[in-house]
Amino acid sequence: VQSRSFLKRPLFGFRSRSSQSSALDMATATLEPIQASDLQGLEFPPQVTEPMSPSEKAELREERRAAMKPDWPLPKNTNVINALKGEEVEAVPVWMMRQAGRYLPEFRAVRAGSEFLKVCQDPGLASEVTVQPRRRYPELDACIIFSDILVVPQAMGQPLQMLPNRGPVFDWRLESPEDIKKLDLTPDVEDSLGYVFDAMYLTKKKVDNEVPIFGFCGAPWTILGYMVEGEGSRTWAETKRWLYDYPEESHKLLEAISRLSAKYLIGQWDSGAQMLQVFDTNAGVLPPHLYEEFGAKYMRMIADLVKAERPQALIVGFPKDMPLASFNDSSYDGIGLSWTADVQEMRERFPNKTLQGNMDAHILYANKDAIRKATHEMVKEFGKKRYVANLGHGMEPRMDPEHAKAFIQSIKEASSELE
Ligand SMILES: Cc1c2[nH]c(c1CCC(=O)O)Cc1[nH]c(c(CCC(=O)O)c1C)Cc1[nH]c(c(CCC(=O)O)c1C)Cc1[nH]c(c(C)c1CCC(=O)O)C2
Repeated sequence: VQSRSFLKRPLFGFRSRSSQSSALDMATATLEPIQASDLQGLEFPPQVTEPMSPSEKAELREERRAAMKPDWPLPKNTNVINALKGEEVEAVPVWMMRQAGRYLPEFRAVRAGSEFLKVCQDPGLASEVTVQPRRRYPELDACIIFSDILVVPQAMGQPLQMLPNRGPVFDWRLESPEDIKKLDLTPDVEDSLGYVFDAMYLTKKKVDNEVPIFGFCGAPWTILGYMVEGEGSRTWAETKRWLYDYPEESHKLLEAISRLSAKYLIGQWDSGAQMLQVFDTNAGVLPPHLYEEFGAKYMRMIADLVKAERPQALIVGFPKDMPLASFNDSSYDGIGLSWTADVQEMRERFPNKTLQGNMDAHILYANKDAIRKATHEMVKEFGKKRYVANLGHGMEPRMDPEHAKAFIQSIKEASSELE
């Protein structure tokens, strides 16, 4: 009942392709933007809605480049850091995948004035939406920098657009290995992705070192999928065909993406990130032996390359729905789990790793008592040691911020009931 009345609020006007909204619409449909005139009605109004000027951007860039360093002082809240190191935590740490997203009215207020990619490329706006979730939920133990995994192929020469009701679409796609020639496999990471480092650095200043900030990138297998399909896909059949038809060229590309991604993560680290996450959202679409060869191998390569240069870096790998045992011997500190994972089984499979996850995100559409009950059960099952609470999937536009609050607060309640 709660969530239905919530959906009727005009703030959450909902536009779908057909008059009957389907399950797909639920996850991806566009919500009406919030205009500047509505801002005063917001409970947590954005502090920044205007992009930075070119001179402000240039000044920030200069400052950030001079400030980059491999070691930043520990934040006040070290729960996630301690959990990833396998040390004692004060309370079970929690953050939510896609915590900065359209379910937040304050996020939509920023997005109303600026396209998605413009927000990513403007450090003032990107840092604003990165810190928004903590303004609303001070219990959150981390921020994750606002960007997207697809900025990496964009840096390699595939221009990206974020289309309403459709999601990410590239201007052109890799139809055959011939098309690899159109890419720059070794772009300069500072020139092509320095805007993310700027956003990280400015966010670092804004959070005043209260909590750590996650940097992230997509895993090569998931990135290759978007590069080949040109957009999202239900089956990723065309990308799977690539692996079978062009194994050598696929390996070449996956390795190039891995090397660039490692440099990109190191740049985020040096700009102030204190944890890094590699998202392999499409891991579960491959048979395990193929995922080992074309997916897990490159996930491990990224972590190895980062740790070779920044041994102190803390990294979480999220091989969604395909948590192969080989990850226990990888240099990842944490393994992300989706709701399809069995907790006991995963604890046995990954005795050396911190586990992160794995609430079924769709429980946030249900009532708060159901959310509280399931959250308590989850925390009890994972325990307080080597655990970072999260959803097994990202927040969706139509989820109720009050339900997210119930999830976060239940994590802390359940944690205080543990030894
Ligand atoms: C597969 C993937 C993508 N992006 C990402 C993944 C891996 C994790 C996952 O599986 O969710 C990762 C991502 N995307 C975004 C973040 C920001 C930080 C955060 O988690 O709060 C992160 C970590 C912002 C975003 N990335 C996107 C949005 C919505 C766009 C908007 O605001 O208009 C946000 C907030 C767009 C995006 N970007 C992508 C898709 C498929 C879509 C469309 C679906 C959708 O609209 O939600 C690619």
